[in-house]
This record gives sequence, C-alpha cells and structure tokens, in this order.
Amino acid sequence: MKAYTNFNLKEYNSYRLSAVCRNAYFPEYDEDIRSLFSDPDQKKIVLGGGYNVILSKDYYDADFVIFSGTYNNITLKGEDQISCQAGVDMKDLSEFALANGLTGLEIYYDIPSSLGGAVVMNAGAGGEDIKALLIDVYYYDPNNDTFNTITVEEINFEYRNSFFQKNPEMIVCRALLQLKKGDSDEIKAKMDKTKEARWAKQPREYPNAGSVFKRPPGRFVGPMIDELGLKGYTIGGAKVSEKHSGFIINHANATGSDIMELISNVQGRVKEKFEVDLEVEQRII
Ligand SMILES: NC(=O)C1=CN([C@@H]2O[C@H](COP(=O)(O)OP(=O)(O)OC[C@H]3O[C@@H](n4cnc5c(N)ncnc54)[C@H](OP(=O)(O)O)[C@@H]3O)[C@@H](O)[C@H]2O)C=CC1
Ligand SMILES: C=C(O[C@H]1[C@H](O)[C@@H](CO)O[C@H](OP(=O)(O)OP(=O)(O)OC[C@H]2O[C@@H](n3ccc(=O)[nH]c3=O)[C@H](O)[C@@H]2O)[C@@H]1NC(C)=O)C(=O)O
Repeated sequence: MKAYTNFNLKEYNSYRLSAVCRNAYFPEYDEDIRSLFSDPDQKKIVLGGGYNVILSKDYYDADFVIFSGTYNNITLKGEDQISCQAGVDMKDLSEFALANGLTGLEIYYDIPSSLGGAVVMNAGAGGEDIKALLIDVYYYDPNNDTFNTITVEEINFEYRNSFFQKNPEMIVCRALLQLKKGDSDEIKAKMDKTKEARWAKQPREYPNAGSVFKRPPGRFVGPMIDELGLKGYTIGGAKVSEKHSGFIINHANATGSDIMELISNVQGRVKEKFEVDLEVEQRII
C-alpha cells in the first residue's frame, strides 16, 4: 500500500481544490482495508473518486484513505456478471462491459464516480441507477472486524440514500453486478449519446462536483436559482454555473471556503423567496 505524508488532495477532488492532509493511504488489498480501519479510535476520511466532495479546509490534521487508481480489479464472472473492487473508475468499468459485449453500464461512461462511491450513493441518472445492476456488495465492518456480503435488497436503496449512507463507517470493498448480453455497436452508441447529452447540459468544461443540492420534494433546483437571477453569481473563484444553475464551478482558483460561502448565500436566497430548505448533496469534508 502506498502512503504519503502532507499530501495535497488537489488531483483527488473534482473541484480541484488545493487541500493538504496529514497522511494519504492508497489501499491495494483487503488486508490493507483491515489494517487501516480496524481501530475505531483512529478515524480516517474515505474518498472514492472525489467527484462528490467539497474540501472545505486548506489543511486536514487527519488521515485520508483514497480509493482511486488502486484497489481497482475488474473480473468477468461467467458470461454476464462482473466483480469489481471499490477503486474501479466507473468509466473504465463501462468500457470493460463494452469490450465484453455486456449492456447495463453505458450511463456510467460519463457519471464520474468510483465503484465504491457509486454504491454508497446509488449513482445514476435519467431514471437508471446502480441498484438495478447490483447482486451484492462485499464490505468491511470495523465494528466487529469482519468482511461481510450484503444483498441488494438488504442495502435498501432510496433516493441518494442506502445502508452505507446510514452506516458511514462501513467500507465498500467490491460489488458483483448482473449485466446482459448486448450488441457492441448499440452499447457504444448509447455511451456516446449519454455523454453528449450530459456535456450539453452540464458545465463539464470547468472543475465541478455535480449537483450541489438534492432535489427538494416536487421541485427542481435549477429553475429556482434561475428565477432569483443567480446564474453566474460568484464568490472568489467559485461561481454558480451559467450552463446549469444546480452546479457550482471552480472557475478561477476557488477555495473550499469560497464554495461554502456561495452555497450558504444561495440557500439563504432560496429560503427567503421559495420557503424551501436546500440540502447539500455533496459531502462536505
Ligand atoms: N449524476 C452525476 O452526474 C454525478 C454523480 N455523482 C455521484 O457522486 C458519487 C461520486 O463517487 P466518488 O467520486 O467515488 O465518491 P467521493 O470520493 O466523492 O466520495 C463520496 C463519499 O462516498 C463514500 N465512499 C466512497 N468510496 C467509498 C468506499 N469504498 N466505501 C465506503 N464509502 C465510500 C464516502 O462517504 P462517507 O462519508 O460515508 O465515508 C465519501 O465521502 C457517485 O455516487 C456519483 O454518482 C458525482 C458527480 C456527478
Ligand atoms: C449531476 C448529478 O445528478 C443529476 C442528474 O445528472 C440529472 C439528470 O438525471 O438529474 C438530477 O439533476 P437535476 O435535478 O438538476 O436535473 P436536470 O434534469 O439537470 O434539471 C432539472 C430541470 O431543471 C431545469 N434547469 C436546469 C438547469 C438550469 O440552469 N436551469 C433549469 O431550469 C432543466 O431544464 C430541467 O427541467 C441529478 N441531481 C440530483 C441532485 O438528483 C449529481 O448527482 O451530481
């Protein structure tokens, strides 16, 4: 396992915020997971691909465990099942499925995520989500120092919620996915089409971390922010995207506190006008 001291997390969060942590660990084996997490008094912060986090501080007197670039094996099981580790990048996974003529993972060609992050947050878009593909998940439970398997039914996924979100100390190690045999040309066409549609609507040209807020019941976030005239609203290097108001972009060396201040101002204005409490969807660290 690789370990670094005074590590800058800039390349490991999609906002590209500069933030230094005391130690960063990149696990490679299940035993690394056990050695990192078995002592409950030695709390560590988990990052997957870093596509859904706000590093709100410049320095963390804390240890990070990063599931990105390592712990990323993908194995074909039988004809149409895939077993993959938490550090797998979902884009790579969708390309693996394509190479094996398997359909089901096309949208993940452009949903930035690690497999672990996708499972924890039930990644998805346009009505598809990861739970529809999952058979089970193998995870580490630090409470009793065991590795266990949980079925998709037991995970009890809800909108942006699951067993893993309710029990954040659990570590996703790997997942078994059920795909279907498909036509490679059709799979590739769907991957390209999804990517094109998302790039047309989302500010992918700038560092960002997807939707900032959860959808409040019965409403969309973007139109409320538009109505307030807050498209393009800027604090420091952080800006409400002009392309999609539900996103904040780092357009000029933003800091975590620029983003946090912008969020708080948008929440205040939305509350004032619409009586709606916008809940932050991204993980504030
Ligand atoms: N639909 C879209 O267009 C977009 C969606 N997203 C979503 O955001 C998520 C981003 O994933 P990713 O970048 O990998 O996650 P992140 O690195 O952003 O981590 C987010 C949280 O996931 C938890 N986590 C990640 N990996 C593991 C693991 N192996 N075991 C346990 N917990 C883990 C941690 O939560 P904890 O605090 O519980 O430890 C962490 O704080 C995906 O679900 C993705 O779908 C992101 C951008 C765009
Ligand atoms: C990007 C993410 O996921 C996204 C996912 O890609 C999209 C598409 O399925 O649906 C959710 O966004 P969303 O609620 O903003 O949905 P969108 O379809 O983008 O927009 C909803 C509506 O708002 C309108 N809209 C959007 C942006 C804007 O600036 N102005 C505006 O009026 C759109 O025209 C549309 O009618 C997910 N976000 C959440 C928190 O549920 C993410 O989780 O990070």
